[in-house]
Amino acid sequence: MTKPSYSVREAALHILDQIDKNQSYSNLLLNHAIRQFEIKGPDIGLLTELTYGTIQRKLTLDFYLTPFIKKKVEGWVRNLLRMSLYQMLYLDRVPERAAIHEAVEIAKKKGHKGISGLVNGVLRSIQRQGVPSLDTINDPIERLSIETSHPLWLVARWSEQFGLTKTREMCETNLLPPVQTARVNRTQSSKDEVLRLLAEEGVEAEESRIIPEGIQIKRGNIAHTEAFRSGFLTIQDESSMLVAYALDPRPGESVLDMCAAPGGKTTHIAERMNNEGKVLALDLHPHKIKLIQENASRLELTNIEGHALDARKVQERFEPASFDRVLVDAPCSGLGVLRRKPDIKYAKNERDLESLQSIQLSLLSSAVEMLKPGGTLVYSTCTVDKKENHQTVTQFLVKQPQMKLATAESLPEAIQPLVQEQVLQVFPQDFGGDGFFIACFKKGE
Ligand SMILES: C[S@@+](CC[C@H](N)C(=O)[O-])C[C@H]1O[C@@H](n2cnc3c(N)ncnc32)[C@H](O)[C@@H]1O
Repeated sequence: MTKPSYSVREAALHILDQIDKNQSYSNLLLNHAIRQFEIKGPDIGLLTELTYGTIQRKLTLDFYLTPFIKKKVEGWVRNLLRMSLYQMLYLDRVPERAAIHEAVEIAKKKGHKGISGLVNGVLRSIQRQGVPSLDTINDPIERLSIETSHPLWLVARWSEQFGLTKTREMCETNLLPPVQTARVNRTQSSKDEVLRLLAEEGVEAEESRIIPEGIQIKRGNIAHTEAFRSGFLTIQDESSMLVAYALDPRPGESVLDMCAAPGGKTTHIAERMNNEGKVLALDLHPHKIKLIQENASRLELTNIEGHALDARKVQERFEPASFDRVLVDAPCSGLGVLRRKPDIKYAKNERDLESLQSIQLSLLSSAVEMLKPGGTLVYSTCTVDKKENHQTVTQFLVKQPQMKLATAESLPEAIQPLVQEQVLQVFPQDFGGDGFFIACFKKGE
């Protein structure tokens, strides 16, 4: 059977529809579509831009489309209009007439004549008349929501928690492409050596300004390099790298990582222990433990032991009070990673944020049981929300009087000014890393 041939725009439309129908993550769908439709070379960049750009700007695009759509338009036709308007407004390299022509061709292929006529009519009217002005929106929260395409409830919530200025900076930063960073495995190589090897393979990279073993990728894809295959590198965001610094594990210690898959932080911890001692890595499902094991094996780390287990029951399987350090990198709403996974902002609601806190608190309770007296506990999330972060910490301290907040003095110097009231809330606009939260505690002797 011959495969149906799909253009880049059709593939992008397919992904946008899948996100709407299945609530699947954009990054996973994108990788799958690249393989399924055999997208190659520069077309991968265009597919990524079309998909992420359209999702990132969905609310703004809908605002612009509204006056031009007379009847209800949903499903693939709306996605096609959004994607085409995105190209007309934000992609300089795509001429407007090309974007409109492609849209009409797709509409003809997928629908009937009426639909292609509607798509043609809407896009040509916008080309003639221009989009409506955002100045007609008087309320500042609503304006920010439409202008930066973040749901109204989220902009209102962030403004209440952090103020309108910080919220605006965060929303604007969320529209930028993510910074690509990686971590050098210092048990196998050095930063200079890795930078040299990457340059030989045509990847432009430079030292991180924040993390001693971090590098920033300026051009190229490290996932296909020999340096990556040889286990000298792990792709990881700089904010996420801060967690192993806060935990500060030492060679020979016993460390528990309760929510470990796919193992970005587990392997960082193991590397910082110089592959000596033990890191017990837990996660819910066996297939996720396999990911940790694959990463450990690529990095040649032998001090990691993975188990599929609900970490809230860890004390039933492993010896309580036996770990020097415990990490709870908790399941969270993920609102700090909207540059990488823009679909999250539309998929979450306020109720989700409330229910996450109870899981986070249960995980923290088990963590305390597993910690030796005098041991260190780190709680981290990749979200920006006071309920899941600051308030979880406050509630935890009330329930666990033997735990005391500690200032993570082991955090890199450049980060210290961001620590406030002994916790670290990183905003995406701070230094280009993901939004992240880190709190460090000591258990009483
Ligand atoms: C934020 S992710 C962890 C990312 C990981 N620490 C890393 O750096 O690669 C949270 C993880 O918690 C896991 N998880 C959720 N509930 C859990 C539970 N009750 N016990 C163990 N793991 C859990 C999820 O499967 C998910 O992999």
